[in-house]
Amino acid sequence: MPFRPSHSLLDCELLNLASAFCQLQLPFFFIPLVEMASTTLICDTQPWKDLKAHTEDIKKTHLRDLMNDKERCESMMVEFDGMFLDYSRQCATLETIDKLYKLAEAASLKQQINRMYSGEHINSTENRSVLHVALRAPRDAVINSDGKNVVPDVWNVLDKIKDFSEKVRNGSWVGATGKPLKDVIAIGIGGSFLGPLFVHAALQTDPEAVEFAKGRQLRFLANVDPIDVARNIAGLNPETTLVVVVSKTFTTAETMLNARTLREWISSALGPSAVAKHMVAVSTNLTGITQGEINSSLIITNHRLNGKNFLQWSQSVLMVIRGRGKLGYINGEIPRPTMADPTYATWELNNSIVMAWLINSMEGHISRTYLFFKTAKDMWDAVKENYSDLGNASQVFEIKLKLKDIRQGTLEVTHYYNNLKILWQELDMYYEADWGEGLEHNRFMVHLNNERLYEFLAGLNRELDEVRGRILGRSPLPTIGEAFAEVRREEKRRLVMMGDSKEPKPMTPISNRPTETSALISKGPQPQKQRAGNDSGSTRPWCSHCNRVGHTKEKCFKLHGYPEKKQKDNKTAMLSSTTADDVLDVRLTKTQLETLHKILGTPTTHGSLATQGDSTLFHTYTPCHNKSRIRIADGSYSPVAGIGEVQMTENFSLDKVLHIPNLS
Ligand SMILES: O=P(O)(O)OC[C@H]1O[C@H](O)[C@H](O)[C@@H](O)[C@@H]1O
Repeated sequence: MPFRPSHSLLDCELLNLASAFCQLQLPFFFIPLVEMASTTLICDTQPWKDLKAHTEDIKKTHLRDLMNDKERCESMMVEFDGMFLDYSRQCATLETIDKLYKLAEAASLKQQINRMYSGEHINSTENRSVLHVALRAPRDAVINSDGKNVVPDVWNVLDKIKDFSEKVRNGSWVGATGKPLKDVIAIGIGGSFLGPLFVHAALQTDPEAVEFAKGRQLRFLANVDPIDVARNIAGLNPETTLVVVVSKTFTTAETMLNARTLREWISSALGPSAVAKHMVAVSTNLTGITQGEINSSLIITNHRLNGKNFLQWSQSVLMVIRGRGKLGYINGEIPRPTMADPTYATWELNNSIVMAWLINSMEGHISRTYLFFKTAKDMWDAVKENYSDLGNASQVFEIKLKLKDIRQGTLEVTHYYNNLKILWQELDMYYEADWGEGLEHNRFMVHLNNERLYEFLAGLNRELDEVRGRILGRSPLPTIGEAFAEVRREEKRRLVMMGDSKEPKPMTPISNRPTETSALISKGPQPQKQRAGNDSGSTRPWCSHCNRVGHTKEKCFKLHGYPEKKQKDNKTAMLSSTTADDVLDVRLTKTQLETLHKILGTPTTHGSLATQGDSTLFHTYTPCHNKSRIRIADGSYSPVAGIGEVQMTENFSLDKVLHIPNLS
């Protein structure tokens, strides 16, 4: 049996090329393979031309006749290290082989192979060496790349792979629910698909491998085809499945997309944290893996479709899909080309990306139903049909409720207006009525503007009454934008003129707004505007003698003396904060007191304004000196232990609240 160790494998490679050359008529097959030292293309060399002419001759001889040539057949069989290779059943003669050698010489193939073995950077696109041989080298071999022996690194990774594989096989590596991983899906394309596939094919008849593989399935996912995905996961349980993503670069679009799709399959069934237990990556791009390339860009919205929020969801996903120039895949403007069409692959890829976007923006129980659609348009149409009319009324109702409650409160006008605008925009998504382009449409828009204008004006604070009146007095009413600008100007003017200041605070629903109650227990000189009764609608009396609110000059204790008599059964509780030189009278109705007690969470009997003996209720607290006391309804005095601020809710606090431990 002829044995040509130095050429045997080269023979096969060359023969494959020759075979393609003859049968498939690919005249330029060699061009990208070998670049000549000179600028001469391989197809311009004499050996190429000879080989090309020779292929015409070979075609005239039937393989049956070639097989009758004993010498030829024996020459085309080789054995090496237990492997037997018979390539005699190819459309080639010994002359073909000779011509192929000549071509190889012309292409400096041997030198190129030597360059590869010596670790030169023959991969010019990635500027790196190509050392697959190092993967098969024994532990003690030395193969240098850029002056470094790469064999120990290779074995380090091989050991890790072995260690992990054994853990999976012996069941010590379990899935998120504690079950051993039984089945494997390998994701990868090109070399990252064929490599594992060939190993799998080679081991399929190995008895030991067969034994280990019993009860397990290995599937390969390479294409970006939803049918392929469906076929891959059909019958597999995510709880017992391991997904291996194989990609040298970890950037290949098809692989990344398939990886994300299966990531979603796992996380929607078992939760996002399960991914770490059910997915592993084999790659040279450690950064790509650790930066979570799989996780990121397929999530396009935080508004996940939950079955009741179609309009919100559809607005947000459409916005992104439109922004990325892929709306045509949803509305059918970019239809599916035939498979023969050169644009088919691009269409297929984009269609799958859009489908993945949609799937990833749905809650798990919903996305599961749509996983097997073939086109993004079909998927979109089905979702729309199922969910577009569900839940709108309740969503609209919720927004209306919020609109009803919203007031300026402690907010600046701009902040308050923006809060309103967000709600209006949300509401707009639910207005599906088509008002056309003409008069009807204009009328509707004016009506809508006016409604919103009233809403805006109604929630403004009273200090903006004047500008509010001015705006309402106009006919026709201004647009909401104009009105906002005017109110904003007025607010600014007031800030400048009156030194008014406002800290921007979050939206204040009416239920959280400060009420009159807080004014009733505030202490200290009151601004003039309160006296005029035009702040917060206050109509409380004002004393021109002591310059305080809460009583008139006729009832001023400072002027007429303090009452001695106890009023045990008085329906109105009277609180007086008294210091040595200062008295403040504040009247509260019983209902107001009870309301305040409720807010403060303190006993409601005749009660203390603040807590009895518990100063921890206060957000800020200053102890009062001994002489501070208040006068209560029965005419007696109770000492004030302290004064401070009580935080009632997140948005509302009571300032200058008195702490009266012995008020009951
Ligand atoms: O392993 P990857 O970086 O994911 O690349 C996978 C494949 O991508 C493309 O299809 C290239 O043409 C192939 O040569 C490569 O094998």
